Amino acid sequence: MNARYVKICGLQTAETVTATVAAGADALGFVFAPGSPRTVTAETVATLTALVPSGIETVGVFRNQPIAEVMAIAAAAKVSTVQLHGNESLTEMQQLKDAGFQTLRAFSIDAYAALSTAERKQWDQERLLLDAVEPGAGVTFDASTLTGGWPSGFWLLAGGLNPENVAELMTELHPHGVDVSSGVESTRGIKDIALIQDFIRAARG
Ligand SMILES: O=C(O)c1ccccc1NCC(=O)[C@H](O)[C@H](O)COP(=O)(O)O
Repeated sequence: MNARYVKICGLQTAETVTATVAAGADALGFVFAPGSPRTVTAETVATLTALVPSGIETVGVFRNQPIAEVMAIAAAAKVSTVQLHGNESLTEMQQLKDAGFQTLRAFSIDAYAALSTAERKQWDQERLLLDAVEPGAGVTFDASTLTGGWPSGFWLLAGGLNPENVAELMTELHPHGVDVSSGVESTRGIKDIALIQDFIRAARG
């Protein structure tokens, strides 16, 4: 199975941004959530998003930050898309869309599994990302914990992916696309261009 959408997350430098675009990614992620080894400032990201051709999504990644702060950072960084990783509501997703951003909503597999049928129906209207419990930790999740099935709309698989396991997991789980951070790093927080290229090749089949 070929990924229709590949996002490389946690980029921090012009060199890795340029190489990721050249390798054929659909989306590039920049972490604004505090406390990550990948956290970057809006000023830095504004210089990086300027290197990305239109048509490729630039994604600001946030977790439980006030929505006004999210919007201010995303606007200053000039990202096209906001990805939310915390307890943010559907109302906040709509506020972001009204402000002109595309959106991605990340759920840990446990949090998604705990949604009621009615909640799932609502969230499945959004573009979703299903992840391990701790984002950006390079840990795969146990797919068998998801009773009730996979999202019915667009969703990305994340959590512990790497060039070796991405093709097999896509064939098993049938996401629309994939997202990776740790699996394309030489050491925690430091991206490796050869691994990014290998990952995109493997995900595209
Ligand atoms: O990457 C981080 O450090 C991070 C911190 C806080 C919230 C989200 C974060 N990353 C979000 C991503 O989209 C990651 O790519 C995703 O969790 C997969 O990470 P990994 O398992 O390392 O491939």
